[in-house]
Amino acid sequence: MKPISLTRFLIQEQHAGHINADLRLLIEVVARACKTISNAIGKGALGGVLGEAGTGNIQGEAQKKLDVLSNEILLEANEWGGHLAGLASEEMDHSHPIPNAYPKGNYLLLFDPLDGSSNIDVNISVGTIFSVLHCPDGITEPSDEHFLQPGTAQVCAGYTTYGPSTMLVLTIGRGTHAFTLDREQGSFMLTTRDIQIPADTREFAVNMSNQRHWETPMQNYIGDLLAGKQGPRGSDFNMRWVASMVADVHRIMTRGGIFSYPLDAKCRDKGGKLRLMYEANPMSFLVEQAGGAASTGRQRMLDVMPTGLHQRVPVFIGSKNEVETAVRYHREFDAGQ
Ligand SMILES: O=P(O)(O)OC[C@H]1O[C@](O)(COP(=O)(O)O)[C@@H](O)[C@@H]1O
Ligand SMILES: [Mg+2]
Ligand SMILES: [Mg+2]
Repeated sequence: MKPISLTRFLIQEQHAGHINADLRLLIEVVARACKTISNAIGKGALGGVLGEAGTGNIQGEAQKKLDVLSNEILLEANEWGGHLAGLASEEMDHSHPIPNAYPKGNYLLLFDPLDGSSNIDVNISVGTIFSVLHCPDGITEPSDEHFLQPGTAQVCAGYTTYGPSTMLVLTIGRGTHAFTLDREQGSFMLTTRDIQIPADTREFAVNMSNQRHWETPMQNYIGDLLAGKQGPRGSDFNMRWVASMVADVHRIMTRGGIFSYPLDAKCRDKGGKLRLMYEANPMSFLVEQAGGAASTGRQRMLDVMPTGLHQRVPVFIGSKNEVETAVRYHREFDAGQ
């Protein structure tokens, strides 16, 4: 049977009363912007989009040309969309209220416009991550504080992975669904409804070069995975690390696994490496909706009460039983066992 388009999927969800017209159109605008980003990435060196932008972002990170371009594409598309009260981006110091001259809506959009920037110049998968919240009642000019809602408040989240094919993975809180971009038609087509992440796994993703900086429970957890069949886990584990969270999480969506970016001595002062509002929360919503789990190691990710727009957190995400195992190592260590 021919797969249905994202547009048709969203209209069906609206007719079923699961989303309103505003959210449907907002998702369409984001998907359209992702197609534009996909085209720019696809041109590679021919499009003049590779390399450094020569600027830095609020995180103190050097921006790539594609970081800046993707941010501009998402900003421009959504400013005019008429469904938002404001937006916030990993690449911008502060949130951006929709100007009064433009049509406005009641949603807040947050995004990591280009995730996995270090992979752009080597032609490895990168992505876009986004999250949608309600604008608090009575607020017409939202500022940073209005975005500080826990992950449980998200009404929609998604990512696009720009790989051998471009895919959009989406949740509106009723399962997680994958759409593949039909490049000839220019439409995202539903290719997997209701993704189910296997609860158990024998595959982990972590940047092992940070091992010596990790705290003890993480050392113990990974040590036991590496010990394989002879160790306490009684199984050999495989390792993968793309260094694009989107690509690593997409692999987990497809065949299970655990992804972690734990606290380490280098990022401890910042609270972690990955961003709560642009990376951890939307990915956690998507993974939970696919039957997986997500934690900081000490708390369910979606329950974290944010204190800053660019807040960072430790991340353990993926197959439910494996995330619970990693959390148990932290709990037992904290309890002195
Ligand atoms: O370079 P490291 O330490 O392996 O970190 C890789 C991680 O950093 C990130 O690239 C951060 O994302 P950005 O490219 O949006 O800054 C994640 O996608 C990835 O998992
Ligand atoms: Mg990122
Ligand atoms: Mg980024």
